[in-house]
Amino acid sequence: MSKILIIEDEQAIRNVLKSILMDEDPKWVVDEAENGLVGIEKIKQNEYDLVISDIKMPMKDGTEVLVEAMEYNPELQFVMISGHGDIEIAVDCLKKGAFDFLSKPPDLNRLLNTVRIALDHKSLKSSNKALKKENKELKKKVSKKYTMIGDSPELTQVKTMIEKVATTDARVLILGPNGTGKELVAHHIHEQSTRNKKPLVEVNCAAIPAELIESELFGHVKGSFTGAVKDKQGKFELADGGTIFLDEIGDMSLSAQAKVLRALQEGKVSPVGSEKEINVNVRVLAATNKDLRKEIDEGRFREDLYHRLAVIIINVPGLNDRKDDIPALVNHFAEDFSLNLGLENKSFDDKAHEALKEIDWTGNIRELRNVVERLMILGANPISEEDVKMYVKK
Ligand SMILES: Nc1ncnc2c1ncn2[C@@H]1O[C@H](COP(=O)(O)OP(=O)(O)OP(=O)(O)O)[C@@H](O)[C@H]1O
Repeated sequence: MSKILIIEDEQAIRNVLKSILMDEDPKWVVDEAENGLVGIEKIKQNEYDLVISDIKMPMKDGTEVLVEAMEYNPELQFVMISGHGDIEIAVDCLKKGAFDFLSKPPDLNRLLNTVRIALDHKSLKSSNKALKKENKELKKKVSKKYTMIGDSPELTQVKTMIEKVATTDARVLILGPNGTGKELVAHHIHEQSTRNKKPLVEVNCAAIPAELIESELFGHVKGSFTGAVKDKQGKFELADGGTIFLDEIGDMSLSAQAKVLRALQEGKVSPVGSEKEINVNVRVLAATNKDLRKEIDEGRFREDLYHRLAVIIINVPGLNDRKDDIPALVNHFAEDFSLNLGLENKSFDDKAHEALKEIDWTGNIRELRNVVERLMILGANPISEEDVKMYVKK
């Protein structure tokens, strides 16, 4: 349904316009106002999509109505009706935000065409606004997902390192056991860097089969191997201007390591099956839970690649080494679960927090997050020491 308001001081013209519009589309609701003052009142009280307004009217002319209404509702579409001699004013109205103007007496086809296009324009504008709002909310959600909780000296040191390295282009190797927040650290470095308007492209090196990793990182040309049915851009190219995050780098095959080394040395990549070299401007972050020194000693990791990657090393401590962060982490996850997963909002009493501090967190923050979810589902409100004892078995 579209709502249209006609503002026109001549009743005969109002009647004609109204009946033309109502005959044309039963989904159009057409309202009328006999002058600019009444028009503005109606605009304030109703959600119109389109206003068709005469220019010359006593009390408040069409230009004034347009300016006032646009301040009130910038999405409202205006079509002005200009009499003989006020074309210049009509053109001025376009500059002030009117969608179009029609000359008096309006030609039937032109009137209907203009009304349809103006209404389409309005619905595009509205959906664009709705999308922008949705996008903003999603961004808020994503940034909440990446909030780094904790002010223990161990985590504070990690945060300080992030701040120091983020603004540089230095390669960073992020080390630490599973589930300690290495991916989170990579996100923070990218978000605090000048590359943050460009993508952060993540590659989980452990999840990609050895024979596909090269094509995943550098792309391929059609026909270069069975299954390469069309050209494909690699992650390095996709990250151009931004950051690539090579997660689980310790699991990368030696042949892929050689290719990555070349890309880092020369700043160029070659898609699989192609002679051409593509220049890329990419900052590289890498992470692993493996002891790369041991991997080097045992011949599974290239020492030259290690030195290229490890310009800066950030060690993310295990949760057992920063147990003071547990209460804040628990409250953060509990709030997240009740807001985003619709779980009943439950609090944790002090003894429950203490009991959680006693646990050996081999799975680190990921494990703590799962435990909080379990307690939110199964525990009483507030969640007590007994709940922790009953539902967290080690
Ligand atoms: N300081 C923190 N504050 C809030 N949430 C955190 C924190 N650190 C980690 N997390 C959360 O814990 C989970 C595991 O973190 P993340 O995936 O970054 O760990 P990881 O070290 O990269 O793990 P893996 O080695 O298994 O890849 C994620 O849900 C992450 O959002």
